[in-house]
Amino acid sequence: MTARDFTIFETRDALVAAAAGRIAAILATVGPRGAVCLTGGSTIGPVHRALAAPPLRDKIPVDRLDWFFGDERFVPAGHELSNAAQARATLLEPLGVPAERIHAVPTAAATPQAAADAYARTLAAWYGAGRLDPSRPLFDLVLLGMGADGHVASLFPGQPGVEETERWVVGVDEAGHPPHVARVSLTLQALASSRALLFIVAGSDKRPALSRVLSGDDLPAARVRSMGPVVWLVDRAAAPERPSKDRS
Ligand SMILES: O=C(O)[C@H](O)[C@@H](O)[C@H](O)[C@H](O)COP(=O)(O)O
Repeated sequence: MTARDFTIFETRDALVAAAAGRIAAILATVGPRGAVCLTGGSTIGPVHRALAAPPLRDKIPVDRLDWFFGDERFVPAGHELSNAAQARATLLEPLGVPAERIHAVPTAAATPQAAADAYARTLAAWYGAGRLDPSRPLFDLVLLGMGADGHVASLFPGQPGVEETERWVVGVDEAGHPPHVARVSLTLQALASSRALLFIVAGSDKRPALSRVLSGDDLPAARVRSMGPVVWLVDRAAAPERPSKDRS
């Protein structure tokens, strides 16, 4: 099983600073053609802003990175709920990322599954193959949050997307967690095709799910794998009172 690396920060601000520093350090090591998989949600916004500001912005090799999304709300581009709109505003535009290096989920498609199929084609075209090679990760870095129900990306407990083993991207007609809009989500196998993977989790509402993950309960967040360690960066509010023995 993928090793788990778990660090608790006393405050959310400390978590944000540490996460941004860790991300910049990982991205500074990418080769000539790197790929980042961004997350949505509210926790990541301050991390984006820290990355887009000095001194970290200068460590990010904008000319060697393409940017993708682990999931997206099925809303028009630019919509206030759009993960891509958030990332453009808080990170990608301030960094000066060229438009052609930003690969947003095509939510203008007729259905979430049509958007998912198109996005899978985008990923495969960038990767240069339609099957993931365990020795060659799709992403240099995957960033994930975790919902209070233990979901990751838009893979919600009990929904078929969690069990998907063939597709790289799935449409999600009913989000199992607010905002209750349809979604498009990468699957666990696509997220696992990563050289590095960071969870960034903050807030007391996440403590029950995080306790369950660490106790071995089968939540989507517990199924996340990577070719490197699965790194959890959490604040004290989200951390279990006495972290259960990590069964990694
Ligand atoms: O589209 C989304 O909402 C995210 O990708 C989702 O997986 C998010 O990371 C978690 O729900 C945590 O969200 P918060 O950071 O807002 O708690």
